Amino acid sequence: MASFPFLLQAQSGSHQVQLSYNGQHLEFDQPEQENKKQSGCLPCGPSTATGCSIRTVEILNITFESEHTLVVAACWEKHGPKKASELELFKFQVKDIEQAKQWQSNVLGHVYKDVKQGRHYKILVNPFGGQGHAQKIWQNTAEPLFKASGSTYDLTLTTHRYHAKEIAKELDIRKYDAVCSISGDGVLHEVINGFMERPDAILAHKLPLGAIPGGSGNALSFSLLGEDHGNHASNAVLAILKGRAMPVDLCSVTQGQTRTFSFVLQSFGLIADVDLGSEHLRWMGGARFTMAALGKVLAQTTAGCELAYLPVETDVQKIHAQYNAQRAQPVVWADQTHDEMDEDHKEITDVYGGIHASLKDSDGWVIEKDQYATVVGAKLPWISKGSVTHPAALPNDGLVDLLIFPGDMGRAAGLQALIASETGEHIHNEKVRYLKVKAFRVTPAASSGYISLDGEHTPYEPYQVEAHRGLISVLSVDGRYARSMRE
Ligand SMILES: Nc1ncnc2c1ncn2[C@@H]1O[C@H](COP(=O)(O)OP(=O)(O)OP(=O)(O)O)[C@@H](O)[C@H]1O
Repeated sequence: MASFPFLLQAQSGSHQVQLSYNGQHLEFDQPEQENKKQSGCLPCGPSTATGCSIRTVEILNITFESEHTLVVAACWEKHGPKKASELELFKFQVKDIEQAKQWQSNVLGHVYKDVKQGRHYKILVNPFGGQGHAQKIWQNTAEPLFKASGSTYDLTLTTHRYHAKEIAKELDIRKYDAVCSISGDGVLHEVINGFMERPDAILAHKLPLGAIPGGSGNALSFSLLGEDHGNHASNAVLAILKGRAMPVDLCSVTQGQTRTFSFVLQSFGLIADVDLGSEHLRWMGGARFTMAALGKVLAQTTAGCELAYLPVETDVQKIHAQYNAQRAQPVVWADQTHDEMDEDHKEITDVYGGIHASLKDSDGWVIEKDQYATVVGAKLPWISKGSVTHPAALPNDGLVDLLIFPGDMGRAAGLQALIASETGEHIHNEKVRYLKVKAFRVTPAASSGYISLDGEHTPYEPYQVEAHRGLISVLSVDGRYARSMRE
């Protein structure tokens, strides 16, 4: 077994270079001339060369273009850590082919030690998501990365509402390693609910999901990649190509005679109005949510309901401390949890019985009736760019984060909270309530208004939400959501 660093002597143009892989980075000098074309490397010498340092996670593939031409494909932070990563193909001439092949095998063996190389993906592109750029994102950014990594895929452009759900219901799950969407969260919501309608639902949910931002909100993508990268398709594709399956909770939502599964949010009041009542502002992209929310806060819109919840923690300081403690724990991957889970989950049963069950005192329900600006349960910290509404949300704590803005909040506190939600600090506003709950139920007082499940319209009728631990998985490099609360 070779030991680090793995070294290879090669030529780049007319210059002799050394490729050195130390287990964390691949480092090499780029001659000045090459640099003019490939401008991301950092100067390391007085005049002739600059040093490139590519992280392991950024290395997609190493191939031979011809017998003596080695190509390193990387999706890397060429323009700095806050900018979108970019695909680059570094080409080198090698003399000793056997040595180069050995080096290639050593490096790729390490780069892909935890992740299968050359996965096969089902990809769903919603041409009408967000501002309608999904197809361009596929052609210009995503497809070249999938190809460069040696992955294969089946692509479907969704042609109508529920198309993704129909596909998920019929998908030959054994053929694929993951299902990915270029869209907003609506397409993945459909995939999840399509899987749920299969007789082999538990098995289908073992297929990890991947999110490439192409919608308006892109909550999952922001939650995985954070504020700086949530809109960067290349970073999202990198997480799909190099990520592992992270277990993620799913909420069962019962309403009337239906049961729907939600992975983003369940909103009532202001946030539902903003989500569903701002379609006419779609041309604004993600800014449509901010504009609509501002209008609602200034108008002091409220909605009445009976709210019942099963509290686990109601003290924001403790929630904050638990968030930090959880982040200090080692990451757990789905291949470690899904088998355990199978024992408990032959069927997905709602422990608290759903919307038609009586609220048992012995379960510890807290019940209140009031006017609220908004009541929003969520499993993701971000709902869109600049909206970290549920900053303490964790992928697999088995709990729903419940955000409550009271009806008598007032314009000033409402505006403060809205501004602070850009960074998640609103939960420390004294008028805002933020709870960790096992389940909650909303019974609207009025007969009409908006309720949104993962951004999808749902009837204005009572609904109950309950979290199910680690039922699905999402491809992630870090195994956690981006940091959404300060340390
Ligand atoms: N070809 C299509 N024509 C019309 N609707 C479609 C089509 N393909 C998908 N849809 C529907 O579009 C809805 C919204 O999709 P998606 O979530 O991708 O975008 P978005 O709403 O802009 O983004 P976000 O959910 O992030 O706000 C989904 O409910 C989906 O069923």
